[in-house]
Amino acid sequence: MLMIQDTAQLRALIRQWRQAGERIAFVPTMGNLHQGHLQLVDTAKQHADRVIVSIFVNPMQFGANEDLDKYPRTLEQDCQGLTEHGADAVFTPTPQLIYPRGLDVQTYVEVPLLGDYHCGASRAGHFRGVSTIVTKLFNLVQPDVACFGQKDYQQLAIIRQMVADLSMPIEIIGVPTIRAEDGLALSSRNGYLTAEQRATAPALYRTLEWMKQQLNQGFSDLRALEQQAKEQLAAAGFKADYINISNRQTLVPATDTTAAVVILAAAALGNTRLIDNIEV
Ligand SMILES: Nc1ncnc2c1ncn2[C@@H]1O[C@H](COP(=O)(O)OP(=O)(O)OP(=O)(O)O)[C@@H](O)[C@H]1O
Ligand SMILES: CC(C)(CO)[C@@H](O)C(=O)[O-]
Ligand code: BAL
Repeated sequence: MLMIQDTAQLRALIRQWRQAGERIAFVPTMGNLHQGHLQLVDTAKQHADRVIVSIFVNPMQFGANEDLDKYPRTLEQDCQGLTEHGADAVFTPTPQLIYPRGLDVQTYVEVPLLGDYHCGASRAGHFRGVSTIVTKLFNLVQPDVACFGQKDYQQLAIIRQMVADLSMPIEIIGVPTIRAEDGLALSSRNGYLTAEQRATAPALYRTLEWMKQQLNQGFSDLRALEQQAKEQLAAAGFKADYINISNRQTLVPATDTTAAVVILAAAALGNTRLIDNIEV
């Protein structure tokens, strides 16, 4: 697997692949790779001749009091996993390369509306940071196809909207969430959990499954169901940020006539914020 740190090298490689008529798939990540990420790589391989992965802990999408500094950086181990899964190249730029003028004066991309609720409401500027870095990475890599996890449901919706609104010639593939045996969605931030918190963590997905069951059985007071779910999570030891029964397309609050629903949740165990979702 090729390791690429600078843009000239990256552009030369992409040109070489293009000249050979090869189709390119891209998987953007922040590293500390687990089976969820590797599933994105496996899916990417099915859609292209070449797979390139980026590892970049993007400062622009972290809030001032978030975990930018302590975010796990495990490059050697990540490269081993990527090699085993047949990635062709990994791009690991520095913040200086990506944001040479600094974040304050960086041109940005912002997708309206879809970022107003859920994580967008609690993490000001987060999705602006995500949309901007993904645009920059798309411009550098110029892939035919890019894979994103459904675990970050709102992020995936925003990227799809951005690609459509800005006429980016890139196919976006959403990949189902990979879970531990007990149901917990794999996430790099799971590594922050103590043993006790890790034992509690699957209650988040169990609560989502319970809500789905209630909805399928005809429970129609959606706001009351959200409230009950919050109480269940609090009893388990979580501090719920949000649990929202939403319209799958617009991500606005669902009503009892909304046809396609997704339940989106974020909740903290200690200082660790976990997210998950379930389609109903
Ligand atoms: N369990 C999972 N199943 C499928 N895709 C996943 C999973 N976890 C992360 N991804 C996807 O991997 C890509 C990179 O995500 P990222 O590097 O932030 O990993 P993460 O584990 O979600 O980290 P974090 O804990 O910071 O949210 C995103 O498209 C994300 O949706
Ligand atoms: C898409 C992404 C790599 C952009 O930094 C990040 O938000 C992530 O890891 O989901
Ligand atoms: N997977 C989303 C990246 C973030 O939380 O910043």
